[in-house]
Amino acid sequence: MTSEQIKEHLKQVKYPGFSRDIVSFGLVRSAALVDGTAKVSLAITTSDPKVPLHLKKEVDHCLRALPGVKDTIIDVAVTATRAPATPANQPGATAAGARTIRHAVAIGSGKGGVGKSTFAVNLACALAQLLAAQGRPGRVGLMDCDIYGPSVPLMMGLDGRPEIEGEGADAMLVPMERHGVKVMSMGFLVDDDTPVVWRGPMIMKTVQQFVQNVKWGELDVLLVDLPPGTGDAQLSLVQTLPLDGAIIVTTPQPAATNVARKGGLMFQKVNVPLLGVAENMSYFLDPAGGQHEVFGSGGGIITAEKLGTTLLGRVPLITAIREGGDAGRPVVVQAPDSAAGQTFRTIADALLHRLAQPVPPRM
Ligand SMILES: Nc1ncnc2c1ncn2[C@@H]1O[C@H](COP(=O)(O)OP(=O)(O)OP(=O)(O)O)[C@@H](O)[C@H]1O
Repeated sequence: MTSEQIKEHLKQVKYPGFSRDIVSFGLVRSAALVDGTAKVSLAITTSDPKVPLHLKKEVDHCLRALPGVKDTIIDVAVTATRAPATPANQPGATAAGARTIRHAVAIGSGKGGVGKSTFAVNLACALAQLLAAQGRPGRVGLMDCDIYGPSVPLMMGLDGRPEIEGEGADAMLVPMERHGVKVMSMGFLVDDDTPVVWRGPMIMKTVQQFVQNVKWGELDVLLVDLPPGTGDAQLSLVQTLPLDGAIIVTTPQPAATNVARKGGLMFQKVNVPLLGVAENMSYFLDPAGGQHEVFGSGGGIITAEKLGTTLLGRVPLITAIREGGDAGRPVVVQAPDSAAGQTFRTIADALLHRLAQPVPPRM
């Protein structure tokens, strides 16, 4: 029996809590059958001690069902998701492997169109403003991993291609800088006209390379704008990145809470702590006066409660936010003292406080 045949058989073993199998996740390093003994080695990234034990048991069970297998040797190499120092091949690592990004925070949503990128862009600018005021300019990064529709370059008013430093395996992408934020986006690397027909494993490989080869320098916060949804691509990405926390963006319709909750559960399953929920398009701020809850109300707080986290803030639905995004000048830059600008600054402030607190222990 060949290695490929054994791997094909191991596709029956799902990663705990997910519908996807360990082979397509790329966790099976080697597989062989020697004199009736099936030898398999796995490499996984988790800080949950139950996961390697569970996988070992499942793989053993699966292998013993194969004809000719009398015994098994299963080796599981575990890398903790939250190592004290970031490995050298992770974002923000120096050549010596020391971590230069203090906090990497994902911005996710259960589905598209909730304003996740708008939120990420404004939050990044607001964080940059607050940190600059504390004497820490240039310490915020924004990484746009939305391969399906990267909108961060437009929203940040950035065009062109990032410079590359070094050559071959040492080549590093230099982030572009605008509004005090260092930005890297898949949008810088794919042509507008190129149809983005990516399959799961390709996304994983591309984004991994993309993430590992960015010269961020020293950052206090790196925000990672994820592709919308909770599918395999998002899950792979979340497992690949050394995240310190995640924020879920949702809209106020109570009906949106189920899908937003799925987004939150995805992070919890891979032991990324939730830092809070942000509700976008919460109410229409009528220029003639008054507020109208056009999309209903309660979605943000319900989602936060269901996920056991806090509501970081409610962002109004206003033309200035859309216009700021289209013009490459986010509302928090264009009109920092407007209601929307202040909301983003309050959320940024809350996030900085949250990040300064000790991280709750992982499951
Ligand atoms: N609070 C708001 N007020 C007015 N317009 C908004 C607001 N939030 C987002 N928008 C607008 O809604 C549109 C969608 O926003 P955005 O691209 O940020 O969504 P998204 O969730 O990132 O989408 P996807 O995940 O599908 O890429 C944009 O035109 C944006 O300007």
